[in-house]
Amino acid sequence: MRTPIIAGNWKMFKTVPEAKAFIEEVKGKAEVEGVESVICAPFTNLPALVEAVKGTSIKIGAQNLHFEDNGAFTGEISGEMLKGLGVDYVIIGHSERRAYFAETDETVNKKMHAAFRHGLTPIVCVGEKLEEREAGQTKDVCKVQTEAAFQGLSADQAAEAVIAYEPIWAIGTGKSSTAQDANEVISYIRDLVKGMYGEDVANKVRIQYGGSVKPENVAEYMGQSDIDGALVGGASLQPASYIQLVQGAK
Ligand SMILES: O=C[C@H](O)COP(=O)(O)O
Repeated sequence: MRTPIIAGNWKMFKTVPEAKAFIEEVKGKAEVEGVESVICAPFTNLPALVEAVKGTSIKIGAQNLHFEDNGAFTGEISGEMLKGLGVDYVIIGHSERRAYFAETDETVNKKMHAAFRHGLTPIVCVGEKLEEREAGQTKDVCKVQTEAAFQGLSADQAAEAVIAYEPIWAIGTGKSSTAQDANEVISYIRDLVKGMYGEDVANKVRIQYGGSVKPENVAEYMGQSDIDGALVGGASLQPASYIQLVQGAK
């Protein structure tokens, strides 16, 4: 039985006071037994958030990490630093990082290894562009990205990872993939994991859908056989909406 996971990806939004106020509002409400609730915030918010969620079941994640543990990499943050803060999750390979910050399948894989080296759970993002979908390449793109991301990871690590299937054309556009379409791709991704690690790992790995998920449609996604949660951008920014997402995931 996989525990559903709702992760809010705040992207480049919220100052420290705003982040603290958010947690005050969602405490006790965005906490539902049997659902994991994670906030992935900008680096600057992480120490305050780790402190603010103490005594709650809400977990904190970062949105990126460097694949080295330390060194002359101006402006970068390592897994060791994140773990030292008390962060539990880290998003890796989000399509915005692939598109704007030269993230590649190779760096995604190195970051997966770095996350596990430091006891962080990766939420690794895969998904196709609109033109790839229209050319019938959705599954091919997901196969290349998924297999590259997991290269060299052990079965135990793979079972622990979270995958977020995010069709790029559905991110922040209001155009979500239908729940059935998303489930079809996600069950294909689960089959890929089965091909790499066998059935036991495939049954354990959690796979989220991401792309214009809102309180109004979260239950539909969660009702699908292979969808284990959602990675949510815009709708995770308002406390009321985030609470409804977590409560709707049950
Ligand atoms: O990481 C989250 C995704 O990019 C989805 O963003 P969105 O919910 O605003 O479409």
